[in-house]
Amino acid sequence: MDLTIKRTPFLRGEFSPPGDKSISHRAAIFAALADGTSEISNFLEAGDCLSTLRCLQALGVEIEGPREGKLKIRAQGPEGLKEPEDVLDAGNSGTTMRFLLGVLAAQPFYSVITGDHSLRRRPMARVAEPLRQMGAHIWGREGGNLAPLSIKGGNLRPIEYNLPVASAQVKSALLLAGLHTEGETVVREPVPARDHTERMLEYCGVKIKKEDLEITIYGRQRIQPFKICIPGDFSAAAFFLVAACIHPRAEVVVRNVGLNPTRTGLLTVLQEMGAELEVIQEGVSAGEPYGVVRARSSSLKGTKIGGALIPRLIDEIPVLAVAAAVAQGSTVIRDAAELKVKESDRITTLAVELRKMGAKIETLPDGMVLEGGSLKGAVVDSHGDHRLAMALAVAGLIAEGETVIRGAECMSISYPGFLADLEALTK
Ligand SMILES: O=C(O)C1=C[C@@H](OP(=O)(O)O)[C@@H](O)[C@H](O)C1
Ligand SMILES: C=C(OP(=O)(O)O)C(=O)O
Repeated sequence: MDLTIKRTPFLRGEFSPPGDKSISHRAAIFAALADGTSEISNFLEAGDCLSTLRCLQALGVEIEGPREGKLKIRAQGPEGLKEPEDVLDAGNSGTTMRFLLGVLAAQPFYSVITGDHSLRRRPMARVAEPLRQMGAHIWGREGGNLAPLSIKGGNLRPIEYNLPVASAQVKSALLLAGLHTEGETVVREPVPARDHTERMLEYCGVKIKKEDLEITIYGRQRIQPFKICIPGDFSAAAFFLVAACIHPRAEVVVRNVGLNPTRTGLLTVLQEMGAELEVIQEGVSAGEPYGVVRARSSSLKGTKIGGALIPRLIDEIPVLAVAAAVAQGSTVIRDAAELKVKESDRITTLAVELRKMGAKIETLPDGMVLEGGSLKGAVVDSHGDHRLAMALAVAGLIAEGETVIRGAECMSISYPGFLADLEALTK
Protein backbone atom coordinates (compact mmCIF):
# COMPACT_ATOMS: atom_id res chain seq x y z
CA MET A 1 0.00 0.00 0.00
CA ASP A 2 1.23 3.49 -0.88
CA LEU A 3 0.45 6.05 1.82
CA THR A 4 0.53 9.77 1.04
CA ILE A 5 1.30 12.10 3.93
CA LYS A 6 1.03 15.87 3.57
CA ARG A 7 2.50 18.51 5.80
CA THR A 8 -0.17 19.23 8.39
CA PRO A 9 -0.96 22.79 9.58
CA PHE A 10 -1.31 21.63 13.21
CA LEU A 11 -1.32 18.59 15.45
CA ARG A 12 -3.53 18.71 18.51
CA GLY A 13 -5.67 16.60 20.79
CA GLU A 14 -5.62 13.63 23.12
CA PHE A 15 -5.41 9.92 22.46
CA SER A 16 -4.70 6.61 24.18
CA PRO A 17 -2.21 4.40 22.40
CA PRO A 18 -3.05 0.72 21.86
CA GLY A 19 -2.02 -1.91 24.43
CA ASP A 20 1.69 -2.45 24.89
CA LYS A 21 3.13 -4.98 22.42
CA SER A 22 5.81 -6.39 24.74
CA ILE A 23 3.39 -6.82 27.63
CA SER A 24 0.67 -8.31 25.38
CA HIS A 25 3.04 -11.08 24.18
CA ARG A 26 4.06 -11.83 27.75
CA ALA A 27 0.50 -11.87 29.10
CA ALA A 28 -0.61 -14.35 26.42
CA ILE A 29 2.38 -16.66 26.92
CA PHE A 30 2.21 -16.58 30.72
CA ALA A 31 -1.54 -17.25 30.59
CA ALA A 32 -0.89 -20.21 28.28
CA LEU A 33 1.35 -21.74 30.97
CA ALA A 34 -0.94 -21.01 33.93
CA ASP A 35 -3.10 -23.47 35.86
CA GLY A 36 -6.54 -22.24 34.75
CA THR A 37 -8.25 -19.38 32.95
CA SER A 38 -6.67 -15.93 32.71
CA GLU A 39 -8.34 -12.76 31.48
CA ILE A 40 -6.52 -10.07 29.55
CA SER A 41 -7.84 -6.65 28.58
CA ASN A 42 -6.42 -3.92 26.36
CA PHE A 43 -4.48 -6.64 24.51
CA LEU A 44 -2.75 -5.34 21.38
CA GLU A 45 -4.65 -6.77 18.39
CA ALA A 46 -1.81 -6.25 15.96
CA GLY A 47 0.09 -8.57 13.62
CA ASP A 48 2.87 -9.53 16.04
CA CYS A 49 0.67 -10.36 19.02
CA LEU A 50 -1.80 -12.23 16.83
CA SER A 51 1.16 -14.37 15.69
CA THR A 52 1.78 -15.27 19.33
CA LEU A 53 -1.89 -16.23 19.81
CA ARG A 54 -1.90 -18.40 16.68
CA CYS A 55 1.22 -20.28 17.82
CA LEU A 56 -0.26 -20.84 21.27
CA GLN A 57 -3.45 -22.21 19.72
CA ALA A 58 -1.37 -24.55 17.56
CA LEU A 59 0.18 -25.79 20.81
CA GLY A 60 -3.28 -26.71 22.11
CA VAL A 61 -4.08 -23.64 24.21
CA GLU A 62 -7.74 -22.57 24.22
CA ILE A 63 -8.21 -18.89 23.43
CA GLU A 64 -11.47 -16.94 23.40
CA GLY A 65 -11.11 -13.61 21.58
CA PRO A 66 -9.50 -11.21 21.21
CA ARG A 67 -12.54 -8.99 20.89
CA GLU A 68 -12.05 -5.28 21.49
CA GLY A 69 -8.83 -6.08 23.28
CA LYS A 70 -10.35 -8.64 25.64
CA LEU A 71 -9.37 -12.28 25.70
CA LYS A 72 -9.63 -15.37 27.86
CA ILE A 73 -6.94 -18.00 27.83
CA ARG A 74 -7.68 -21.47 29.25
CA ALA A 75 -4.57 -23.48 30.08
CA GLN A 76 -3.53 -26.50 32.11
CA GLY A 77 -0.01 -25.58 33.09
CA PRO A 78 3.04 -26.36 30.96
CA GLU A 79 1.95 -30.06 30.79
CA GLY A 80 -1.15 -28.92 28.88
CA LEU A 81 0.84 -27.97 25.78
CA LYS A 82 0.85 -30.54 22.99
CA GLU A 83 3.03 -31.31 19.99
CA PRO A 84 1.89 -29.04 17.13
CA GLU A 85 0.68 -30.77 13.96
CA ASP A 86 2.26 -28.22 11.68
CA VAL A 87 5.04 -25.66 11.54
CA LEU A 88 4.53 -22.78 14.01
CA ASP A 89 4.55 -19.40 12.26
CA ALA A 90 5.89 -16.43 14.24
CA GLY A 91 5.25 -14.11 11.26
CA ASN A 92 7.26 -10.90 11.62
CA SER A 93 7.69 -11.17 15.39
CA GLY A 94 11.09 -11.69 16.97
CA THR A 95 9.51 -11.66 20.43
CA THR A 96 7.18 -14.54 19.50
CA MET A 97 9.97 -16.72 18.14
CA ARG A 98 12.48 -16.13 20.93
CA PHE A 99 9.96 -16.47 23.77
CA LEU A 100 8.46 -19.64 22.32
CA LEU A 101 11.90 -21.18 21.95
CA GLY A 102 12.26 -20.69 25.71
CA VAL A 103 8.89 -22.37 26.30
CA LEU A 104 9.47 -25.21 23.84
CA ALA A 105 12.92 -25.96 25.27
CA ALA A 106 11.18 -27.34 28.36
CA GLN A 107 8.68 -29.45 26.39
CA PRO A 108 9.39 -33.12 25.61
CA PHE A 109 7.88 -32.93 22.10
CA TYR A 110 9.22 -31.90 18.70
CA SER A 111 8.26 -28.66 17.02
CA VAL A 112 9.34 -26.47 14.13
CA ILE A 113 9.06 -22.68 14.14
CA THR A 114 9.53 -20.26 11.29
CA GLY A 115 8.65 -16.71 10.33
CA ASP A 116 8.43 -14.32 7.41
CA HIS A 117 11.28 -13.19 5.16
CA SER A 118 12.45 -10.58 7.70
CA LEU A 119 12.34 -12.88 10.73
CA ARG A 120 14.17 -15.67 8.89
CA ARG A 121 17.22 -13.42 8.65
CA ARG A 122 17.30 -12.44 12.34
CA PRO A 123 19.79 -14.12 14.70
CA MET A 124 18.43 -16.90 16.90
CA ALA A 125 21.75 -18.39 18.08
CA ARG A 126 21.63 -15.90 20.96
CA VAL A 127 18.70 -17.94 22.33
CA ALA A 128 19.52 -21.36 20.86
CA GLU A 129 23.04 -21.45 22.36
CA PRO A 130 22.12 -21.02 26.05
CA LEU A 131 19.04 -23.23 25.61
CA ARG A 132 21.33 -25.95 24.25
CA GLN A 133 23.54 -25.50 27.30
CA MET A 134 20.41 -26.21 29.34
CA GLY A 135 19.92 -29.44 27.39
CA ALA A 136 17.50 -28.55 24.58
CA HIS A 137 18.12 -29.83 21.02
CA ILE A 138 17.81 -27.10 18.41
CA TRP A 139 18.53 -27.35 14.70
CA GLY A 140 18.33 -24.74 11.97
CA ARG A 141 20.15 -23.05 9.13
CA GLU A 142 23.62 -21.70 9.95
CA GLY A 143 24.01 -24.17 12.79
CA GLY A 144 20.75 -23.19 14.42
CA ASN A 145 21.07 -19.42 14.01
CA LEU A 146 18.37 -18.89 11.40
CA ALA A 147 14.75 -20.05 11.21
CA PRO A 148 13.13 -22.36 10.33
CA LEU A 149 14.27 -23.93 13.59
CA SER A 150 13.35 -27.35 14.95
CA ILE A 151 13.42 -27.92 18.63
CA LYS A 152 13.06 -30.88 20.94
CA GLY A 153 13.29 -30.11 24.60
CA GLY A 154 12.76 -32.00 27.76
CA ASN A 155 14.53 -32.32 31.03
CA LEU A 156 16.58 -29.17 31.32
CA ARG A 157 19.37 -28.37 33.73
CA PRO A 158 19.78 -24.89 35.20
CA ILE A 159 22.61 -22.64 34.00
CA GLU A 160 24.22 -19.36 34.97
CA TYR A 161 24.40 -17.24 31.87
CA ASN A 162 25.98 -13.87 31.09
CA LEU A 163 24.06 -12.28 28.22
CA PRO A 164 26.52 -11.13 25.54
CA VAL A 165 24.04 -8.44 24.36
CA ALA A 166 21.40 -6.51 26.30
CA SER A 167 18.29 -8.31 25.06
CA ALA A 168 15.00 -8.64 26.90
CA GLN A 169 13.97 -11.35 24.46
CA VAL A 170 16.94 -13.57 25.28
CA LYS A 171 16.64 -12.83 29.00
CA SER A 172 12.94 -13.75 28.90
CA ALA A 173 13.46 -16.95 26.89
CA LEU A 174 15.94 -18.15 29.51
CA LEU A 175 13.66 -17.19 32.40
CA LEU A 176 10.78 -19.09 30.76
CA ALA A 177 12.99 -22.15 30.29
CA GLY A 178 14.33 -21.74 33.84
CA LEU A 179 10.81 -21.62 35.25
CA HIS A 180 10.32 -25.21 34.09
CA THR A 181 13.74 -26.47 35.16
CA GLU A 182 14.65 -28.03 38.50
CA GLY A 183 17.01 -25.71 40.40
CA GLU A 184 18.08 -22.06 40.06
CA THR A 185 18.67 -20.46 36.68
CA VAL A 186 20.71 -17.25 36.78
CA VAL A 187 20.78 -14.63 34.00
CA ARG A 188 23.15 -11.64 34.06
CA GLU A 189 22.64 -8.62 31.82
CA PRO A 190 25.40 -6.29 30.62
CA VAL A 191 23.04 -3.30 31.09
CA PRO A 192 19.34 -3.34 32.00
CA ALA A 193 16.95 -4.27 29.17
CA ARG A 194 13.17 -3.92 29.51
CA ASP A 195 11.99 -5.80 32.61
CA HIS A 196 8.35 -6.62 31.79
CA THR A 197 8.99 -10.36 32.16
CA GLU A 198 10.35 -10.00 35.68
CA ARG A 199 7.46 -7.72 36.64
CA MET A 200 4.88 -10.13 35.23
CA LEU A 201 6.48 -13.17 36.88
CA GLU A 202 6.17 -11.40 40.22
CA TYR A 203 2.61 -10.32 39.42
CA CYS A 204 1.70 -13.98 38.76
CA GLY A 205 3.16 -15.08 42.08
CA VAL A 206 6.42 -16.53 40.76
CA LYS A 207 9.40 -16.05 43.05
CA ILE A 208 12.48 -14.50 41.48
CA LYS A 209 15.48 -12.69 42.91
CA LYS A 210 16.74 -9.49 41.30
CA GLU A 211 20.07 -8.06 42.32
CA ASP A 212 21.39 -5.28 40.17
CA LEU A 213 21.99 -6.94 36.82
CA GLU A 214 21.45 -10.52 38.00
CA ILE A 215 18.12 -12.34 37.93
CA THR A 216 17.58 -15.73 39.55
CA ILE A 217 14.51 -17.81 38.87
CA TYR A 218 13.64 -20.74 41.11
CA GLY A 219 12.52 -23.63 38.93
CA ARG A 220 9.36 -25.71 38.84
CA GLN A 221 7.06 -22.96 40.10
CA ARG A 222 3.45 -22.81 38.92
CA ILE A 223 1.79 -19.76 37.38
CA GLN A 224 -1.56 -18.92 38.93
CA PRO A 225 -4.22 -17.73 36.48
CA PHE A 226 -4.42 -13.95 36.49
CA LYS A 227 -6.33 -10.89 35.31
CA ILE A 228 -4.44 -8.09 33.65
CA CYS A 229 -5.20 -4.77 32.01
CA ILE A 230 -2.34 -3.88 29.69
CA PRO A 231 -1.13 -0.26 29.72
CA GLY A 232 -0.78 1.71 26.47
CA ASP A 233 2.31 1.15 24.36
CA PHE A 234 4.97 3.79 24.95
CA SER A 235 6.65 2.80 21.68
CA ALA A 236 3.43 3.56 19.79
CA ALA A 237 2.95 6.84 21.66
CA ALA A 238 6.53 7.78 20.78
CA PHE A 239 5.61 8.59 17.16
CA PHE A 240 3.17 11.29 18.21
CA LEU A 241 5.33 12.58 21.05
CA VAL A 242 8.14 13.24 18.59
CA ALA A 243 5.70 14.58 15.99
CA ALA A 244 4.39 17.10 18.54
CA CYS A 245 7.91 18.20 19.53
CA ILE A 246 9.06 18.85 15.95
CA HIS A 247 5.85 20.39 14.61
CA PRO A 248 5.61 24.19 14.93
CA ARG A 249 1.92 24.18 15.97
CA ALA A 250 1.35 21.17 18.16
CA GLU A 251 0.08 20.04 21.53
CA VAL A 252 -0.63 16.37 22.11
CA VAL A 253 -1.73 14.58 25.27
CA VAL A 254 -1.15 10.84 25.52
CA ARG A 255 -3.29 9.07 28.11
CA ASN A 256 -2.93 5.65 29.75
CA VAL A 257 0.58 5.12 28.45
CA GLY A 258 3.09 2.71 30.03
CA LEU A 259 5.87 4.55 31.86
CA ASN A 260 8.14 1.66 32.81
CA PRO A 261 11.56 3.35 33.13
CA THR A 262 13.24 0.57 31.14
CA ARG A 263 11.15 1.77 28.17
CA THR A 264 11.09 5.54 28.45
CA GLY A 265 14.64 6.48 27.43
CA LEU A 266 13.10 8.59 24.67
CA LEU A 267 11.68 10.99 27.27
CA THR A 268 15.15 11.40 28.81
CA VAL A 269 16.67 12.18 25.42
CA LEU A 270 13.90 14.51 24.25
CA GLN A 271 14.18 16.43 27.52
CA GLU A 272 17.91 16.73 26.98
CA MET A 273 17.22 18.01 23.47
CA GLY A 274 15.04 20.76 24.96
CA ALA A 275 11.57 19.27 24.45
CA GLU A 276 8.50 20.73 26.14
CA LEU A 277 7.25 17.62 27.91
CA GLU A 278 5.16 16.97 30.98
CA VAL A 279 4.99 13.47 32.46
CA ILE A 280 2.56 12.44 35.19
CA GLN A 281 2.53 8.94 36.60
CA GLU A 282 -1.03 8.05 37.60
CA GLY A 283 -0.86 4.48 38.79
CA VAL A 284 0.51 0.98 38.52
CA SER A 285 -1.29 -1.88 36.74
CA ALA A 286 0.00 -5.45 37.02
CA GLY A 287 3.32 -4.10 38.26
CA GLU A 288 3.65 -1.63 35.37
CA PRO A 289 3.56 2.16 35.95
CA TYR A 290 1.38 4.19 33.58
CA GLY A 291 0.24 7.78 33.23
CA VAL A 292 -0.05 10.81 30.97
CA VAL A 293 2.50 12.53 28.76
CA ARG A 294 1.92 15.96 27.23
CA ALA A 295 4.18 17.18 24.42
CA ARG A 296 4.17 20.46 22.55
CA SER A 297 6.07 22.32 19.84
CA SER A 298 9.69 22.65 20.93
CA SER A 299 12.97 23.83 19.53
CA LEU A 300 15.14 20.78 19.73
CA LYS A 301 18.90 20.73 19.70
CA GLY A 302 21.20 17.84 18.85
CA THR A 303 22.58 15.47 21.46
CA LYS A 304 24.76 12.39 22.05
CA ILE A 305 23.15 9.05 22.81
CA GLY A 306 24.83 5.79 23.78
CA GLY A 307 25.65 3.28 26.52
CA ALA A 308 22.99 2.07 28.94
CA LEU A 309 20.42 4.45 27.47
CA ILE A 310 20.24 2.49 24.20
CA PRO A 311 18.19 -0.54 25.38
CA ARG A 312 15.75 1.92 27.01
CA LEU A 313 14.92 3.44 23.63
CA ILE A 314 16.04 0.90 21.04
CA ASP A 315 12.65 0.73 19.24
CA GLU A 316 12.31 4.52 19.29
CA ILE A 317 15.52 5.22 17.37
CA PRO A 318 13.75 5.38 13.97
CA VAL A 319 11.50 8.21 15.15
CA LEU A 320 14.26 9.77 17.22
CA ALA A 321 16.34 9.98 14.05
CA VAL A 322 13.54 12.06 12.51
CA ALA A 323 13.74 14.44 15.49
CA ALA A 324 17.53 14.62 15.12
CA ALA A 325 17.18 15.31 11.38
CA VAL A 326 15.39 18.60 12.13
CA ALA A 327 17.06 19.55 15.44
CA GLN A 328 19.62 22.30 15.66
CA GLY A 329 23.16 20.94 15.40
CA SER A 330 24.34 17.36 15.29
CA THR A 331 23.18 14.20 17.01
CA VAL A 332 25.38 11.15 17.50
CA ILE A 333 23.88 7.73 18.22
CA ARG A 334 26.37 5.01 19.28
CA ASP A 335 26.27 1.53 20.85
CA ALA A 336 23.19 0.65 18.83
CA ALA A 337 24.48 -2.15 16.56
CA GLU A 338 21.38 -4.14 17.58
CA LEU A 339 19.45 -1.95 15.15
CA LYS A 340 20.97 -4.00 12.33
CA VAL A 341 19.11 -7.15 13.38
CA LYS A 342 15.61 -5.74 13.78
CA GLU A 343 12.79 -6.04 11.19
CA SER A 344 15.16 -4.32 8.75
CA ASP A 345 18.77 -3.22 9.20
CA ARG A 346 17.52 0.00 10.77
CA ILE A 347 20.87 1.80 10.52
CA THR A 348 20.98 1.36 6.76
CA THR A 349 17.29 1.69 5.98
CA LEU A 350 16.90 4.83 8.09
CA ALA A 351 19.88 6.46 6.38
CA VAL A 352 18.73 5.48 2.87
CA GLU A 353 15.14 6.65 3.33
CA LEU A 354 15.73 9.81 5.38
CA ARG A 355 18.38 10.95 2.87
CA LYS A 356 15.68 10.84 0.17
CA MET A 357 13.87 13.46 2.27
CA GLY A 358 16.96 15.65 2.45
CA ALA A 359 18.31 14.54 5.85
CA LYS A 360 22.04 14.73 6.45
CA ILE A 361 22.87 11.38 7.96
CA GLU A 362 26.04 9.30 8.09
CA THR A 363 26.03 5.71 9.26
CA LEU A 364 28.44 4.22 11.80
CA PRO A 365 28.95 0.51 12.48
CA ASP A 366 26.96 0.93 15.71
CA GLY A 367 24.80 3.97 15.03
CA MET A 368 24.64 7.19 13.05
CA VAL A 369 25.45 10.89 12.98
CA LEU A 370 22.75 13.34 11.94
CA GLU A 371 23.14 17.01 11.10
CA GLY A 372 19.89 18.89 11.66
CA GLY A 373 18.24 20.76 8.77
CA SER A 374 14.90 20.71 6.99
CA LEU A 375 13.04 17.86 5.30
CA LYS A 376 11.29 17.72 1.95
CA GLY A 377 8.67 15.24 0.75
CA ALA A 378 9.83 12.26 -1.32
CA VAL A 379 8.84 8.75 -2.35
CA VAL A 380 10.23 6.51 0.38
CA ASP A 381 10.06 2.82 1.22
CA SER A 382 9.18 1.04 4.49
CA HIS A 383 11.38 -1.99 3.73
CA GLY A 384 8.52 -3.92 5.36
CA ASP A 385 9.53 -2.42 8.73
CA HIS A 386 6.59 -1.05 10.75
CA ARG A 387 8.67 1.36 12.83
CA LEU A 388 10.45 2.76 9.79
CA ALA A 389 7.08 3.26 8.03
CA MET A 390 5.64 5.21 10.98
CA ALA A 391 8.84 7.23 11.52
CA LEU A 392 8.71 8.26 7.84
CA ALA A 393 5.06 9.26 8.26
CA VAL A 394 6.09 11.54 11.16
CA ALA A 395 8.78 13.06 8.94
CA GLY A 396 6.10 13.59 6.27
CA LEU A 397 3.99 15.67 8.69
CA ILE A 398 6.60 18.44 8.75
CA ALA A 399 8.33 17.94 5.39
CA GLU A 400 7.75 20.41 2.59
CA GLY A 401 5.41 18.96 -0.04
CA GLU A 402 4.13 15.41 -0.18
CA THR A 403 5.65 12.18 1.11
CA VAL A 404 4.64 8.82 -0.34
CA ILE A 405 5.46 5.77 1.79
CA ARG A 406 5.63 2.52 -0.18
CA GLY A 407 4.69 -0.62 1.74
CA ALA A 408 2.95 1.26 4.55
CA GLU A 409 0.64 -1.68 5.36
CA CYS A 410 3.33 -3.07 7.68
CA MET A 411 2.27 -0.43 10.26
CA SER A 412 -0.35 -2.99 11.35
CA ILE A 413 2.41 -5.20 12.80
CA SER A 414 2.48 -3.03 15.94
CA TYR A 415 -0.02 -0.18 15.52
CA PRO A 416 -3.06 -0.90 13.32
CA GLY A 417 -4.74 2.32 14.51
CA PHE A 418 -1.82 4.60 13.64
CA LEU A 419 -3.55 6.34 10.74
CA ALA A 420 -6.83 6.75 12.62
CA ASP A 421 -5.00 8.34 15.59
CA LEU A 422 -3.04 10.56 13.20
CA GLU A 423 -6.22 11.67 11.47
CA ALA A 424 -7.87 12.55 14.78
CA LEU A 425 -4.89 14.72 15.75
CA THR A 426 -4.81 16.57 12.44
CA LYS A 427 -8.46 17.48 11.97
O1 LIG B 1 11.25 -8.16 24.93
C1 LIG B 1 10.61 -7.47 24.11
O2 LIG B 1 9.38 -7.41 24.12
C2 LIG B 1 11.37 -6.72 23.08
C3 LIG B 1 12.73 -6.54 23.23
C4 LIG B 1 13.57 -5.79 22.28
O3 LIG B 1 14.29 -6.71 21.50
P1 LIG B 1 15.68 -7.38 21.97
O4 LIG B 1 15.41 -8.26 23.12
O5 LIG B 1 16.16 -8.14 20.78
O6 LIG B 1 16.58 -6.24 22.33
C5 LIG B 1 12.73 -4.90 21.38
O7 LIG B 1 13.51 -4.39 20.34
C6 LIG B 1 11.52 -5.62 20.83
O8 LIG B 1 10.74 -4.76 20.06
C7 LIG B 1 10.65 -6.15 21.94
C1 LIG C 1 12.06 -5.22 17.12
C2 LIG C 1 10.74 -5.24 17.25
O1 LIG C 1 9.97 -6.35 17.52
P1 LIG C 1 10.32 -7.90 17.43
O2 LIG C 1 11.76 -8.09 17.82
O3 LIG C 1 9.39 -8.59 18.36
O4 LIG C 1 10.08 -8.33 16.00
C3 LIG C 1 9.98 -3.97 17.18
O5 LIG C 1 8.77 -4.01 17.46
O6 LIG C 1 10.56 -2.90 16.85
